[in-house]
Amino acid sequence: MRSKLFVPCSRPEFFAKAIDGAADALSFDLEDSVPPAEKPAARARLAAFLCSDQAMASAKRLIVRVNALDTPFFADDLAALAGLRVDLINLPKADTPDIVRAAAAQIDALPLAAGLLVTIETAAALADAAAVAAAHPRVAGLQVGLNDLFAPLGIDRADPRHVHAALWPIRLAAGRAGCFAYDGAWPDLADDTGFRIEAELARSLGYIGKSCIHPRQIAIANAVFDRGAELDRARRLVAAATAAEAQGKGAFVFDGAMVDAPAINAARAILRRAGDTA
Ligand SMILES: CC(C)(COP(=O)(O)OP(=O)(O)OC[C@H]1O[C@@H](n2cnc3c(N)ncnc32)[C@H](O)[C@@H]1OP(=O)(O)O)[C@@H](O)C(=O)NCCC(=O)NCCSC(=O)C[C@H](O)C(=O)O
Ligand SMILES: [Mg+2]
Repeated sequence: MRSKLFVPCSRPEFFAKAIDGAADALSFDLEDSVPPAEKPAARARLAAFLCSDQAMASAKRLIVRVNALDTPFFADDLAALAGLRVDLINLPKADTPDIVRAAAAQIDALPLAAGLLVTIETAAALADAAAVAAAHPRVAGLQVGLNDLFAPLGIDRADPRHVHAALWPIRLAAGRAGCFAYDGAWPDLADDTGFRIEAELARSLGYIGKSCIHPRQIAIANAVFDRGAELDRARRLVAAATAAEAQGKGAFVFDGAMVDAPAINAARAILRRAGDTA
């Protein structure tokens, strides 16, 4: 899931283009990009699209961002998804573990196999990110939401130190809970360089992909989060570790650097995540 394109459900003309495009995942949005009066029609359009042959046959991960639990829209959003193919439900404004558990309980009551992608986008959620990540087995990932997080606090997103300060605890919280961390959206459509800088920072922290709000951002995310070289290195390292072990060595030199158990375990974890048993 190197890239994930947000698709407002009030813009049905985007749907076909999005499903035919290059994003690894689509995040159909019922939240902030859909005005309140449009929500019922947006839900109905989304439900119809998710039943279509195009959506059912798609190899993309299909995600739906619902409205927050404390809004009058949440229950209707979930009800519209019952029985449909949804891989992840993106839960915004999930400030506490109790909110995650309450949302998960409502999903449990429906025929809906989706996991939860929880957006950390308030000071409260950031402060409690580890507990939020561990709140329920449905939580598959944490996503950062820097627009909502920074705006009310007057934090300048142009300063990468501030972005790093937010991404770091979310990555640790996700890692501790055994789920993935996912980067948020970059709003300046004309600034590909800004998008890339944030994506590279997230990648270097172990995030698995970045949210896109426009098709032009997808190729950058796919390139930054491409795992080809990392997988290749992990395969070579595990093979070298097996050979070293046969010689009774736990530490050895690989590509000019000493490696031992932590690096070998990390390489094995990369292969496991990729479904690679080599
Ligand atoms: C940002 C947009 C409103 C721009 O829309 P528009 O001006 O209509 O785009 P273009 O004319 O440049 O479109 C060019 C072609 O690309 C297609 N297109 C554009 N956007 C999308 C899309 N999102 N999905 C699929 N296809 C798209 C157009 O149809 C054109 O195609 P063609 O005619 O064939 O050339 C718009 O891009 C948009 O609405 N983006 C998503 C907005 C959104 O979902 N926002 C919510 C997520 S942001 C977030 O989550 C922040 C977070 O919560 C936080 O707190 O940080
Ligand atoms: Mg937000």
